[in-house]
Amino acid sequence: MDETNEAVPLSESQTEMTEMLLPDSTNALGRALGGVVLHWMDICGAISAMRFANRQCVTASMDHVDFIAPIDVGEIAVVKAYAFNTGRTSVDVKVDVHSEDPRTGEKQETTTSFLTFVAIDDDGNPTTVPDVVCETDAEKQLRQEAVEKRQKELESIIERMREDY
Ligand SMILES: CC(=O)SCCNC(=O)CCNC(=O)[C@H](O)C(C)(C)COP(=O)(O)OP(=O)(O)OC[C@H]1O[C@@H](n2cnc3c(N)ncnc32)[C@H](O)[C@@H]1OP(=O)(O)O
Repeated sequence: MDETNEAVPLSESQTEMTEMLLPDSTNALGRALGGVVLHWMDICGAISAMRFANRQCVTASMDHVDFIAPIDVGEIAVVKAYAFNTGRTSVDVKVDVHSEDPRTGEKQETTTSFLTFVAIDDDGNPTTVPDVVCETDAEKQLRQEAVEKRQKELESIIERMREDY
């Protein structure tokens, strides 16, 4: 890819994965292991970044993660990701997870985080990525939501650290 960044719609990056929580992915309480949820988030985020950049992408970082509600064995986990911001070679992706009770259809937000992926060329070096363009009001809203939520979360971590130290 050359140095002139093209623009790719946010929608190109939108990715959804559906999983069933099975006993081998749970703790002694029959709830999803945190590491399993992080794995799903990493995979879904990476697919989103790669669809967006049309390149292999590697995970460079994951922001703070709060597990706000459990996922119980037998429940469905839905993982959704989209790219909302880019640097020269990096793509910021918002990843949300919610659980779904297959008997009632009831949904519960369980986890959100922000991951940064770096696009890699055929020689294994970071390579340029397109800019994100929002073509619809819905895409603009998704981008705005991600930027504001990430900022709020970072501020809340700083606040917690101030209280603790
Ligand atoms: C999908 C997977 O699970 S992949 C497996 C897990 N991930 C990995 O193995 C990745 C291991 N890490 C690496 O290979 C390297 O550290 C890389 C490719 C992420 C970065 O390599 P560097 O030599 O630091 O690259 P460089 O300094 O040129 O920076 C490239 C970009 O990475 C970004 N970057 C580097 N480190 C980080 C980090 N810790 N967090 C966020 N972004 C980062 C830089 O800001 C820069 O972004 P920009 O071009 O948009 O400004």
